[in-house]
Amino acid sequence: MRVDVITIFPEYLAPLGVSLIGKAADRGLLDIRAHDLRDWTHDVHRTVDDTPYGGGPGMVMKPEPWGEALDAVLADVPPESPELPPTLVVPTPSGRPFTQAKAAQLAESPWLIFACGRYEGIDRRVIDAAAERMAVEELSIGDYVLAGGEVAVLVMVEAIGRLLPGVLGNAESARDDSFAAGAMESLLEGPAYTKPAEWRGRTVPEILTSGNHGAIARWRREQAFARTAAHRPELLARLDPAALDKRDRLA
Ligand SMILES: Oc1ccccc1-c1ccno1
Repeated sequence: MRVDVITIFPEYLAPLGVSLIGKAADRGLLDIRAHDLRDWTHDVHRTVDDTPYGGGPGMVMKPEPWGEALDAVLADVPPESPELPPTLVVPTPSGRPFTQAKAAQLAESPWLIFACGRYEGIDRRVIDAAAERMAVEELSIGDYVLAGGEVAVLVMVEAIGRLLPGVLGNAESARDDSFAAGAMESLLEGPAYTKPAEWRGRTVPEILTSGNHGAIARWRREQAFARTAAHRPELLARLDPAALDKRDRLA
């Protein structure tokens, strides 16, 4: 997967060169390129924003640099995606929710371009013009406001990248993640334990050392239901009865 990120703070994306995603990039599973929006400005101050039409607080990102930046990125077509245009992902507090299902959907795309807005956002005409030549996804990572889209890109690239074939080892299968499609969809993961068997007088639930894998799986599902009921009860209403295995129906 090719990932282009356009931002006024390319250094903000340095964490993408570390750990899981960094190793995936080193192995050629991801080709991540950060672009400085200011490279497409032409004034001495490298201006990327201006006051909003209609008045109001803050500044809006000017369309000209964005248009030229997207033109340049689109002109550098990756060989693995010669026919298919990229998907433009625009992190924004006013977007649709970025969910595990959306991460899985975007993980199918060979080429993603992320547009990191700052200030009061990007001039709307940039998004409207882009939508005439590629798919556009305006996505929010949560109900709060950030200073810019870079943090949201770090979240999205990690959530998407870990789903790519070969990125997670078998031991880290994404299948059992919270929100993963299938049996865990809409359920939170339950508690996890490791050695030592006793720590500061606290022991590990006996079921986990019983060797009874069927009973362990049932216990973990019960724990997932309990945790979901406690922390995110609204998710239980979304549970697809078909995703429940017969044991759950008896639980
Ligand atoms: O608050 C933001 C500012 C800029 C770009 C994105 C965001 C955001 C907030 C939540 N999800 O995305």
